[in-house]
Amino acid sequence: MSTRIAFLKGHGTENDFVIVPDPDNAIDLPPAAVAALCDRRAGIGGDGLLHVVRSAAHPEAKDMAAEAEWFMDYRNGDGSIAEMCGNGVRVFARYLQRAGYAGEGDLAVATRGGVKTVHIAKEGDITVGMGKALLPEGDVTVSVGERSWPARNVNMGNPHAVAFVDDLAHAGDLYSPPPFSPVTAYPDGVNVEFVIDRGPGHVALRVHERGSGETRSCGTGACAVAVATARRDGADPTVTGIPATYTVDVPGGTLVITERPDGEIEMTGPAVIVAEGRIDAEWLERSAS
Ligand SMILES: N[C@@H](CCC[C@H](N)C(=O)O)C(=O)O
Repeated sequence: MSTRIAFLKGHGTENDFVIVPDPDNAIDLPPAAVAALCDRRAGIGGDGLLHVVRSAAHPEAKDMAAEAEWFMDYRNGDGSIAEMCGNGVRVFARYLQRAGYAGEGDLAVATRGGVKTVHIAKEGDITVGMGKALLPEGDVTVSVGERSWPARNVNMGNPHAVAFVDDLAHAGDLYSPPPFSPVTAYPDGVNVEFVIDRGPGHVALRVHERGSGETRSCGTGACAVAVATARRDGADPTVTGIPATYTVDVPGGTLVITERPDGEIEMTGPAVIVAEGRIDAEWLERSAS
């Protein structure tokens, strides 16, 4: 009988994750193992993987251990590392709640993008404080086929290029990353959001995620879109003192984003655990070699 590794599967607005609880950071998860687990045909399947580790046990998080007991070691579906995942951190919190590691109320979670505060309700949606957006200056252009659009550069811990389009279908099949220029704009790659208006304070997006391809939702992307839309609409809560709230429809559901006068961005949306099981450790080792 080979060794088994526990996993769960969860999603937030259909941005789905393999969850690997590993409090002591004892499981080796090289990029090839993560990609094998996230493979939708030969593995479990997911846009990304949430490695659940105690901050004190992870070299990238031990400095945050005094503030946050748990570290979200997030990986993209291709095995690459990203700084932050907005849907992931809600699902991460839902797992901690289910496992009895967290109760209702506020929970600090360490991420590569810093410590985030997640508010866990008994059931229903979860709200997370995503921190402040950075809006680096500089013109960026995103293209798909013959069409191109100016894009707003928004950093939510991870990089985003937000393009307002007339029709979400203009984003095409999104099988490959949309080219951007200048090519030096995003040395580490970028998540690209295509956005249309649906009404006052209401937009819809499609997204191509760095390291995952087109996904049904991106939480950091929805926050980037809310901020880019606010600035396009002439709203800046940090100047006016008036909070700006946007409803952001994604292919997998709806997220509600508020930018507050202090620049803090709050995101509210669902977080669901759908399954749990065991991974064959020998298969995983073979997949990674
Ligand atoms: N789906 C995530 C974002 C995950 C990271 C992203 N692909 C990147 O490489 O920056 C979200 O919900 O924010």
